[in-house]
Amino acid sequence: MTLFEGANMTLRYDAAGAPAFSDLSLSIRKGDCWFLSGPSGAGKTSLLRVIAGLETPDATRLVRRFERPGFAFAEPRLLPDLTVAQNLSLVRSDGRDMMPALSQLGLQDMADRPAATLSKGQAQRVALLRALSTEPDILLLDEALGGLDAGRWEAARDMICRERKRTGLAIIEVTHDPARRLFQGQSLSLDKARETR
Ligand SMILES: Nc1ncnc2c1ncn2[C@@H]1O[C@H](COP(=O)(O)OP(=O)(O)OP(=O)(O)O)[C@@H](O)[C@H]1O
Repeated sequence: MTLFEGANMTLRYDAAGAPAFSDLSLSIRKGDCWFLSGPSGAGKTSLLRVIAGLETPDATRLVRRFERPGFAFAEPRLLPDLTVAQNLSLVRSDGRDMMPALSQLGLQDMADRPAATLSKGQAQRVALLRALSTEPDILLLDEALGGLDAGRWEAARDMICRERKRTGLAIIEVTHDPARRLFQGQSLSLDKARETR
């Protein structure tokens, strides 16, 4: 099942300026794992924003067939005055106990802490839980796990793997460290806009 299809996409933030990216084509199916690479400024974040529906490019074809994108960024963007539990409650609609998931990511003692008091790596783990809490069809990770040490990164990867097996969500990942790719899936290089498997 195709979740997203964009053909010959070109995105301009400013009609007179250079495009953020041009003539890109990408098709994302349920369960896919895509790795987006390219130098700084090549348009990786912009492409994630297009996939999520936050930007609209010029394109010969543009189809989105999903309901819930989950987005996590390098900058966790939690609500600083709310506790970890409150940040998660804002997006969780199922009422499930959040402690098992917090424990899996080593956050069992953080539930009542204001988000402003967390380290970057702790906040990134909470932001990942928040993104997964919406039961997304597509998970968009923009340098989202860069602050984690090896053990925490593996725990985060295991959780994402389990969710993918459970729900079939597609994962689109941007990271500057190819050694920390979550999955060996498809890749799209934005400097040459070359698709490889
Ligand atoms: N909101 C915006 N308004 C105008 N130009 C923008 C905006 N966001 C990004 N750009 C421009 O679009 C181009 C692509 O930016 P983008 O952030 O998508 O690149 P990136 O590959 O994710 O970079 P990095 O690896 O440094 O995060 C850049 O030239 C950037 O300056």
